[in-house]
Amino acid sequence: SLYTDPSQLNSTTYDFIVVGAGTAGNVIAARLTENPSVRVLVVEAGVSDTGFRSQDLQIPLFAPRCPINSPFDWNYTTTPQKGLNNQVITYARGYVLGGSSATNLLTWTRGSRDDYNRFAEVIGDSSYSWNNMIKYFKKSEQWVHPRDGRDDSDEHNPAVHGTNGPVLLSTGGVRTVMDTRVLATTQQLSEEFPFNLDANSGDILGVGWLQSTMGGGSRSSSSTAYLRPALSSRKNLDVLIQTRATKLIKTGSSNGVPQFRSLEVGQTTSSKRFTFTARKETVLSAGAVGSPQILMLSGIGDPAELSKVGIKSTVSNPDVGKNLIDHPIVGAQYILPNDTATVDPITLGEDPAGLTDALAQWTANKTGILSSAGGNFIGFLRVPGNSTILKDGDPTAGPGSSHYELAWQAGFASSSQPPPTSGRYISNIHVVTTPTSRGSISLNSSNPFTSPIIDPNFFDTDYDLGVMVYAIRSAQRFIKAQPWNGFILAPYPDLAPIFADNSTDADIITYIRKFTRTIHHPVGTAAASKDKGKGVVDANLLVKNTSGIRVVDASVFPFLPSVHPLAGIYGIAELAADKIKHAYGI
Ligand SMILES: Cc1cc2nc3c(=O)[nH]c(=O)nc-3n(C[C@H](O)[C@H](O)[C@H](O)COP(=O)(O)OP(=O)(O)OC[C@H]3O[C@@H](n4cnc5c(N)ncnc54)[C@H](O)[C@@H]3O)c2cc1C
Repeated sequence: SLYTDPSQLNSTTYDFIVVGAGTAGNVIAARLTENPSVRVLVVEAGVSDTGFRSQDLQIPLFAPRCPINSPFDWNYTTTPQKGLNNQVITYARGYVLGGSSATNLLTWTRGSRDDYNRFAEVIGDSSYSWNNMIKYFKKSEQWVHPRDGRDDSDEHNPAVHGTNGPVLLSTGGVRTVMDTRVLATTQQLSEEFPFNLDANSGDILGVGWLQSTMGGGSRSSSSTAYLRPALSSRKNLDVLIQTRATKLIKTGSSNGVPQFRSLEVGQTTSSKRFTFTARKETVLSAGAVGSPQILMLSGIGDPAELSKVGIKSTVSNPDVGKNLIDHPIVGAQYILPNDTATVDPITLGEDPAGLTDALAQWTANKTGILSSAGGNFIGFLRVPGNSTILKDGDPTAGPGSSHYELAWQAGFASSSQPPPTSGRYISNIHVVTTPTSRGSISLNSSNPFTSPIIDPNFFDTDYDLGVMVYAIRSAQRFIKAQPWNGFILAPYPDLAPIFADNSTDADIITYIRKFTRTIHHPVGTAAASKDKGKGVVDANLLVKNTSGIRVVDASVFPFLPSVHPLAGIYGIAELAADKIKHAYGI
């Protein structure tokens, strides 16, 4: 059942406790409760995904509403970012059933073969290799056709996709005015931008149709796909929302290491605390910010840092909260003639009647412009091998991984500029996909209701900045190609200095430092490692030098896959669920 108050639960002991009903947590909860004799409690800090404003979570085009000043988000901010002129930036994380899978921008990219083969190498376990992970990727997903009913056979390769997994997946709900131009550019500039039928085949390089977590015109989240179906049909699953895990409690020792069998939870700073006990183990799936925070609140971390906030160390591990890796993103926008069909009249608020009509259409049959995520193409690309950007070596996992991403939106899109109130636009984004900067999550206070200190440390390295400059120049080559002639009126005013043919690297760097934000892909803060003195979890994702705690979420990734991480997190959660079942013979 679903509970909103810890005092309502009939039981304080479960086989497993899962902390966080997010992307990974819901996979674990749903897979473990397939066995009716296994009792699972899920504790989620955030709110329900039904009721108040739930259309914002469901409607693909409304996705950008979810993370900004939102009841569905933790509304975190970062430390001043020295690489961004000391700006403090927002740092979105889902605070709702489904976690960030319920609030994100729906992009579905697994990563490259090389990305996963490097995981297997660093973690010391071949189950993380591409050849093994492919079965978990397929297990998590179900290809469905785009909502407008068009033939999508030239938009993906069905052979690489799952057909009956929980997460629904499709290409965009409607075609856009950009589509034929993007496709023509991949033909005319095929050397730099080759067409790739399906980047989820393990071969990510090139430009192809964007695949998104939506089916039947609505978002598919880990809640709609995994948690809700389990909750409505199983008696062995309890979900407690609006309740925060405040710390793990040491309950003894096992095989010479501290054992943590109990979890303390609470609803506000001053509210009563409750304790739940896991007969087998607690799985932390609180995400790349939440999981290291809970470990540190429990005394598992760098003893010197913990003592600064008055926490006594129980397990010394200086790597907890370190190795934060995130993707920096910067956008570019172009002005179009006012009669061009883009999503702007609806998203910029210029056409309230059009929005009312679109909502009526979506409510009636889940079709129309709202069933689209706004863009239909994405590309993963590499800088040339002889570029000076790579003078200190190539940090990618291998020649099949990307240095940068370009993607296109049929409308105004920016996470750093105030949106205009009228006009028609297209946008493209640039992302450094294999960044070498490393940041951290650390505690501000021993109070679990105080936000941790989040420092993604963007552009700490010349390489990251160099790749972003290269990505911007590459995107300009794309948009200045012949298929776009006569389509664009002008670059957006902020972009004008770098759109000019004689723009300098300094002009581009000025733009980057002013407008770069996060694309919300933090990983690595409780990284898996085969090395004894390194990382936070082992190959089975068990917290090193402890008993009774596993971490399954974005924190355990030792590197970012050189794409968006969501599909990879689902895949690794499916693998982890199998590992847990195997460990307990369930
Ligand atoms: C705005 C946004 C856009 C994004 N766009 C994309 C995209 O298009 N494609 C893509 O691949 N990736 C995208 N991402 C990233 C992707 O969604 C995340 O990497 C992924 O969902 C993280 O999964 P997770 O299981 O690690 O954490 P989450 O899904 O964030 O789940 C963690 C859960 O734990 C809960 N929690 C945290 N602390 C506690 C606590 N103390 N007690 C109880 N519960 C707690 C949280 O409320 C949350 O529900 C985006 C992320 C955001 C925020």
